[in-house]
Amino acid sequence: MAAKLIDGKAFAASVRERVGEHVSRLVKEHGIQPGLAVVLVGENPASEVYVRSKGKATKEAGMKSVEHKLDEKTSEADLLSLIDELNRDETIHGILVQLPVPDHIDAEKVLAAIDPAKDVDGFHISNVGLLGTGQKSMVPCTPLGCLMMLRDHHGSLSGMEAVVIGRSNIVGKPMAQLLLKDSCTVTIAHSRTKDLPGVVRRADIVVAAVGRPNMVTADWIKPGTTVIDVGINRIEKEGGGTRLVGDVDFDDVSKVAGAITPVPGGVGPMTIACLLANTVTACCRANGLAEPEGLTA
Ligand SMILES: Nc1nc(=O)c2c([nH]1)NC[C@@H]1CN(c3ccc(C(=O)N[C@@H](CCC(=O)O)C(=O)O)cc3)C=[N+]21
Repeated sequence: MAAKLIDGKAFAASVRERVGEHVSRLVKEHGIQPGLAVVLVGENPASEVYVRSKGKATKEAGMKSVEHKLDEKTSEADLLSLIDELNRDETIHGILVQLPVPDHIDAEKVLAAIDPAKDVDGFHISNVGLLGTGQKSMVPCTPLGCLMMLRDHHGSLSGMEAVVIGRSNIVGKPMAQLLLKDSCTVTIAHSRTKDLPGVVRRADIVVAAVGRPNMVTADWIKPGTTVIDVGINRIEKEGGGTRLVGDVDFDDVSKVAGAITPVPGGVGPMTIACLLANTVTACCRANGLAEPEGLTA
């Protein structure tokens, strides 16, 4: 393997440690404990795994962790009134409503109901607008985690050619905004992009966020490129069982890339670490205190 492995799991551990240090300072010096509320509607095994590991990490960092598990049939009105309650709860600094929500609930309405200052997912339209205009905002956790790894690996990203594959509101678009803010030349590619391999071959940085297992292969990658794999796809293993793979064919691409994140152990753990970081950031802003350094965009 030629590429350097970017160890998201180890990096996430260091981020969580820095978050923990900031939390203990907030508790000791100001008597404030950051609090995160996670709301899960309905049963989705994958979501439950994520919610559990998030709750564990939150407590390990010394924060208050609250979980609201609502029945699949919960009405939109009931969910909105819970959000209203959390918005007004001074012990809660971050609110995350696990997506997707059941079909009878309008996700956009739910996201719009969250106090933007507590929107640790960065999905509220106000935060989207602030990020898009280069202002201080809450930044979505997955793109923030990717940015931290890229900055750590490269130092400055200025002038680099970045191709983001995928145009979702939760990863592709905010990722592009962050790369642009760090002065990359940014292309957002997607399923209708003409000559996708050709476009990706121009990149110094590739962020793959499409949800198609092993789609990106070595012939798409310019030698030395940094490849960030956001995909988390569960596929059938030969001989039974399942395993997680990314959107990038890791074994193939690592032969030519300069650096690459694995799946699992790459972007996923960074997403959780950034959720904690965002909660501390939100808590500091709510209390007019200095924000933790290096944990925001
Ligand atoms: N409002 C909202 N915000 C989210 O951030 C959000 C969401 N909804 N809905 C679901 C997705 C999914 N997600 C993951 C985070 C970490 C891992 C993670 O840590 N994965 C491990 C592997 C876990 C395993 O083995 O299953 C890894 O990549 O190494 C996975 C998935 C956040 N999401």
